[in-house]
This record gives sequence, structure tokens and C-alpha cells, in this order.
Amino acid sequence: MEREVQRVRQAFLSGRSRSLRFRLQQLEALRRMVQEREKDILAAIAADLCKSEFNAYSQEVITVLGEIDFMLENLPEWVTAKPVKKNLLTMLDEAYIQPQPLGVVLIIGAWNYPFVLSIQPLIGAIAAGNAVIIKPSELSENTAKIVAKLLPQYLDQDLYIVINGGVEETTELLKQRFDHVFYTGNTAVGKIVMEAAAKHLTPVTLELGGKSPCYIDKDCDLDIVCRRITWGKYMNCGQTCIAPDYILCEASLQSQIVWKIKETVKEFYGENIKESPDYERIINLRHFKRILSLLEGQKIAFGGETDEATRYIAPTVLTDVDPKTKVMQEEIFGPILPIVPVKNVDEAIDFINEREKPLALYVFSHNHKLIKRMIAETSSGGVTGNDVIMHFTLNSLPFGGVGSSGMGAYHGKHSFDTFSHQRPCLLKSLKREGANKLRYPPNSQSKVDWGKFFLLKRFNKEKYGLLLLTFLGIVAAVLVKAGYY
Ligand SMILES: NC(=O)c1ccc[n+]([C@@H]2O[C@H](COP(=O)([O-])OP(=O)(O)OC[C@H]3O[C@@H](n4cnc5c(N)ncnc54)[C@H](O)[C@@H]3O)[C@@H](O)[C@H]2O)c1
Ligand SMILES: CCCCCCCC=O
Repeated sequence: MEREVQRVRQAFLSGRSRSLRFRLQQLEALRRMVQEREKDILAAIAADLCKSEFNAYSQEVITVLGEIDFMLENLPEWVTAKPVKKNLLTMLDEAYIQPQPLGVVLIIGAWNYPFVLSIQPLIGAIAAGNAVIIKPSELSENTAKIVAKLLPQYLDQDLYIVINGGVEETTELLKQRFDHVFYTGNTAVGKIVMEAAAKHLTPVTLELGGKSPCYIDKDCDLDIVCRRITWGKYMNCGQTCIAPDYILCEASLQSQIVWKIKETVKEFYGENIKESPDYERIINLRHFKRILSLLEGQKIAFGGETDEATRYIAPTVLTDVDPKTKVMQEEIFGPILPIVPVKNVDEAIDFINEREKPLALYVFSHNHKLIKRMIAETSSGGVTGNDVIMHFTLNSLPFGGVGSSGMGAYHGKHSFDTFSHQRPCLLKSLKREGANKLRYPPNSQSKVDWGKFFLLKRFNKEKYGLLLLTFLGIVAAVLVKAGYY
């Protein structure tokens, strides 16, 4: 493991990952890989999650291709140094921020969207000029294998490598020194990753999970609301980090919601859900049993059918759920949707705020002010109003959690920033030493006064500011030169 990391570090130190031209070439090669080997990638995802080619393409491949195109289009601008505002003391100097790569990045992926959750961070890390080690999830082993096979065929083989393995290998890997660790997965392992990274003072991005609430106001179109929730909840068999975990609504809405979700499930997946190419399966038996245990003692309004041999769990809705029961204590990450009745929006806000900060929050209402109020009075990684999941798809929005749902963010420019160091640069001349005397010992009251004048004065730049500043600058320079301080 140590040797592998060393090899990647040596490749980074060669400097070749830094030029814009090289980064663009690698991103283009990655795009070629996805396009030319699309069938293999879709087949691997299908084998891991029992997912149709259409779904694998629209949920994973399309995001990757969109992200690469976005990077290729914008990278030339992002990599350039950005001049910053100056003060009186630095007026004649050069001051700018230069984004630079961090070094060797470790990306640890999760199994539920196994391709996009490893490759989208990789795109950001390449764009920012880093070397990368990817550790895909061992639970989605087919995708892990295809990623390990394809990447070296298209990308620089020393700068970007894949290491496959489980807990043991990841634990070993985490002992090595990295310049950034980007982890996607559950909160408990997130803590392990952060602890390991802390030993080297390595910064981390933690893309974790949580129970994402979904509040439905009385004032809304329930047909549309239920269609959108049904899509986002049962997509990937509920194994989506930002799936609506549970519904909060007034008790009087429950029966209508149940009915409409049931009708939508029929519309989406047909009478025989097991036959639907659009309905996936639970990743493994451990998760299957974990999800089943959440049903114990609950009132199943519809669904609840299971088949252990194929790890099938039907789209299920629970009503009148007691917040103290198990299904409300942990992230469900499966096709079970509890409805917890609340009296009104105030109670919904309190309910959300009494719990860990979720990865996503969803609010449905015709009342725009109510949506804004919920956003203002709660906290979550991200929010979509009047829909679910969709904030993930807009790469101008940072994607990430807050509190126990994670730290840091990525997607688009936010990925580039995550994997870059924003290096502040101030370039002075060896001339104009007169003005610098102000800060050299021995200090005096008049030097302090000039310091105050240069650094603390506020000018109305809109009006006469620039003229006044130039004038004062000249006066100051003359006085300094003449030794009046
Ligand atoms: N925020 C996001 O973008 C996002 C995306 C997907 C999933 N998630 C969250 O991830 C969770 C589901 O994923 P998971 O955790 O079951 O995925 P997982 O089991 O695939 O684990 C994630 C990664 O952690 C590694 N790992 C597991 N145990 C480890 C240990 N003890 N030490 C070091 N590494 C270890 C695995 O090898 C894997 O690569 C859910 O909570 C979900 O909400 C979050
Ligand atoms: C188009 C939907 C993609 C959703 C990806 C969510 C990633 C977290 O599990």
C-alpha cells in the first residue's frame, strides 16, 4: 500500500498533472472512456444493483458526462490567477489568488451509485491538477472491477490509480499520508476516516447521510407532490443518500397521500412491481434484514411484501409513525416511507431542529413564504422546494452535508475549489523602500498615525475616492521621502 501511494506521489511530484493542457487531455480521455465503454459500465452497475441500462445511464452516466463537459468548458478560466483588491500600502504591488493542486487525493466511494460517486469526485480532482487514488466500495464489486480495469486504459497510469478492497485494505490505506481525503458513505465510518486523516492533519470532505425530512403543506397539489416523492423515494429501491426519508404532514392529509403514492407506484412500476425493469433490489442480505427490522410493530398502509432470495422489498408506506420507534431513529436507506403526523408547520420545524442536521430537506407548498420560512428556520445539507433530489443535478450548487450529514461539498466549480489550495500571492518590488520604513523599528506615535491613515481610513470610492486616494498617496510618498515621520 505504502509503495503504491509513493508511486502516485512521485508522479505528482513530476509536475505533469499541473498544466492546463494535461488536465484537459485527461478529462477528455475520461469522457472517451465513458462513451466507448458505456455498455461495460452499464452492465457492471446492473449486476450490482439490478438496475436497467436506462436507469443506470440517466442516474449515473449522464451526471458524469455532464460534469466532464462543464469542467472542460470552464477550467481555463478557473485555473487563472484572480487579482484581488488592494489597499494603500499595496497599491503598486501585484496581489492575486492562484488556485493550486493539493497533491495526492484519496477518494473512497460508496456502493449505492457506485460509478458516479467515485468518478464525479475524480473529475474535480483531475481538474484541480491532483494525483488520485480511488477506493471504490467493495459492496458494488462489479463496478469496482470495471473502474479498476478501464481507468488505466485511458488515464495516466501513475497519477490516477484504483485500489480495490474492503475494510482491511481501506484501513491500511488510511494510515498513509494524503493531501485530501474525500469519503462518501455512512456517518460512523466518516468518523473513522476523519480520525485517521487527523493523524496527518489531512483535510477531509465527508459526504455522509442522514434522515432527510419531507414536509407537505396543506396548500399544495397532492397529485404532483406524491408523484415527485414516489419517484425520489423508490428510485434505486430507496438506496439514495438524499431520498426523502420520512414525511411530516397534518394527520388529515395522510390517507390521501397514501392513496396517491399507491396509485403512482402502480403507474410507475405496473401491477407486478417485481417484473418492472425500473425497480431495483437491495444491495445485500445484511441491508435487506436491516430494512425489514425497521418494519416491526409498524402500521403498513401499503406495500410490505418481501422476497429474501432476490432481496426484493416492495415500495412501502407506514402511517401514524411514532417518532420513538426504530424506523425513525436511523437512516432508512430502503423503500420504506414513514408518515409522521404533525399539527402544523411550527411543529414540523421543531421536529426537524430537535434531530441531527439532515443531508437534504424537502418542502412542498404553493405558499412560497412558508418554504422560505422553513429554509430560514432549519438547517440541512441542501434543499429542494416542491420537488425532491433535484438540487443534486444542478452543478452550480455545492453538494454536501452539514453537521452529522457531512462537511465540505463538491460538483462543478465547488469540486475544483475542494481539491485546490487558494494560494494568496503578493508580489512587491524591491524599490519604494521609503514607504516600508513605516513598519521598521524603532516605532513611534507618528508611524502609528501613518499606519492608521494607510490601513484604517475609509473613503467613498463612488464619488471622489480614487482621486482623493491618489492625492493622499502622493502627499504621503513625498512626506515619507522627506523624512517627516
Ligand atoms: N452524501 C453523499 O453524497 C452520499 C452518497 C451516497 C451514500 N451516502 C451515505 O452513505 C451511506 C451508505 O453507504 P455505506 O456506508 O453503506 O457505503 P459502503 O459500505 O460502500 O462504505 C463506504 C466506503 O467506506 C469504506 N469502509 C467501510 N467500512 C470502513 C471502515 N471501517 N474503515 C474504513 N473504510 C470503511 C468502504 O470500503 C467503502 O468504500 C448512507 O448513509 C448514505 O446516505 C452519502
Ligand atoms: C439523478 C439522481 C442521482 C442521485 C444521486 C444521489 C447520490 C447519493 O446517493
